[in-house]
Amino acid sequence: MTVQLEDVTVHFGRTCALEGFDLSVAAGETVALLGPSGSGKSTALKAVAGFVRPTRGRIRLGGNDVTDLPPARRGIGVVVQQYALFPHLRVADNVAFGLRAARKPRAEVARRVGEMLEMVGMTAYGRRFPRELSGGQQQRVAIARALAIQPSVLLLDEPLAALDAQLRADMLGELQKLRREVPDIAIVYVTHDQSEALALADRIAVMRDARLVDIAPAAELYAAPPSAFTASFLGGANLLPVSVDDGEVKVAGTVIPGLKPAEGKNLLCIRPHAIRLEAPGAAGLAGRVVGAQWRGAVNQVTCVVDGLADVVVRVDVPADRRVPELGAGVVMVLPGGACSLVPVGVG
Ligand SMILES: Nc1ncnc2c1ncn2[C@@H]1O[C@H](COP(=O)(O)OP(=O)(O)OP(=O)(O)O)[C@@H](O)[C@H]1O
Repeated sequence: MTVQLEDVTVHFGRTCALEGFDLSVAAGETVALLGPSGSGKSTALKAVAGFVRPTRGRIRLGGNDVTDLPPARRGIGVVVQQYALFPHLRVADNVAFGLRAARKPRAEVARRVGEMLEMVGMTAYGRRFPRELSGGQQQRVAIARALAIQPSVLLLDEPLAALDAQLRADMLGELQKLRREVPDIAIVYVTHDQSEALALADRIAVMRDARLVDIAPAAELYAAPPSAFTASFLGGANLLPVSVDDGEVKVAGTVIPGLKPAEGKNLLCIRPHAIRLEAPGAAGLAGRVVGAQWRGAVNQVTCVVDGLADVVVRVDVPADRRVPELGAGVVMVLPGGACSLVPVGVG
């Protein structure tokens, strides 16, 4: 079922939590709302669920205006960060809750609960209480409960935030599986974790200060970010000031070969993994190393560029390559094909 937010604005007293927000999620599509803390992601999701009332704008599900309907009548599955299982109910009864509330026949409830527990790999845990489960197991039950009512819309608000790295990876796998098994479901997934958004979403909506900044297919946003904010928020791109001289783009006076100038005032955007470090004398941006952090598969080396004050460039050096020493002179090679220009000040 399609989810549409049309020009939705939400105020809490004097705080504007969401401003003129437009979003349309198709049946079978997953859209991630990604943005820093306080940017309005949860508010957008709560407006769809019916937990907050828009000050302005309309919410439509499958084309029907549900702005004035209470949450229970919207037929939506919701999973929030703090699993919120009923502590006094066993796992199976938690999953059955929505079905019983809808007065489904007993046999159907039992069958559906069985199917859902199997889907999330929790069949053996039906008689346990939530307190007898790990965080990841509780979260899986929460997802089973949300899906038991066969919602055509699933809203997930930071569903993996409380889990450790291993469990998060497992749950991401479960969610990907769920998308294959329930192909028509529309999913809105709130997160501030870009790796979750990239792994799950067909499209990513980047939010900042109660507004939508950019929305596009995940791969497109990553490869060619339309704004400086999205470039740095998604994938931590480097943003460098440029000058244009005689049809050539330059950083600190050095030509970036293969990069064509664009209209307006721009910054050069390049991902840390796309920059190569060479010894002084090579063709590229001269500078020196000011820091290095080991990140497992890569060392993230930070460099300053000669002639550019206040700009630090992050370079991912694969773990099997030598990391230049702190203070060493280096040349940063920026392949033109890995560079793009993003407008200054947009987003
Ligand atoms: N019930 C509320 N009453 C008052 N202000 C609120 C309420 N809920 C949210 N806000 C404010 O609205 C703004 C947006 O909040 P929201 O929870 O939507 O952000 P978020 O992007 O989901 O953040 P986070 O990632 O931290 O959960 C924030 O400034 C927040 O303080």
